[in-house]
Amino acid sequence: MNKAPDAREMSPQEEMADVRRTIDGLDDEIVALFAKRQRQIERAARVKPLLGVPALVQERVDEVIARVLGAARREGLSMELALKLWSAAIEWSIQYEEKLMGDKAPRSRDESAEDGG
Ligand SMILES: C=C(O[C@@H]1C=C(C(=O)O)C=C[C@H]1O)C(=O)O
Repeated sequence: MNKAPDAREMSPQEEMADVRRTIDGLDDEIVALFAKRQRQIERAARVKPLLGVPALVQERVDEVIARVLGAARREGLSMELALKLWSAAIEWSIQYEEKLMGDKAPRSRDESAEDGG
């Protein structure tokens, strides 16, 4: 592809500044998306007590991780990074749900099994 007539190569300094500007813009978008995700965790914390569903639903955690790893592979994102990021986000989200639900939090199936049901 031909470059625009006034286009010129960036100096390494200009290119590094451009890299950092681009990262800052992407980080703002990622923060906005994670904030939207957090709003959905807050919805889950409101509805789960009505359904008797605990904060931790392991089958759903496994499904989310599998979906994200598939998306990471398709998009060229390191699967190692995706696994670290989503494992941390999901672990935090479960603790946050538990905190928001407080006394209304249904106990997980594992905990109920420990005292015989
Ligand atoms: C949002 C939920 O609660 C937890 C948080 C999840 C997440 O952050 O994606 C996934 C599974 C849950 O244990 C859910 O059960 O769907």
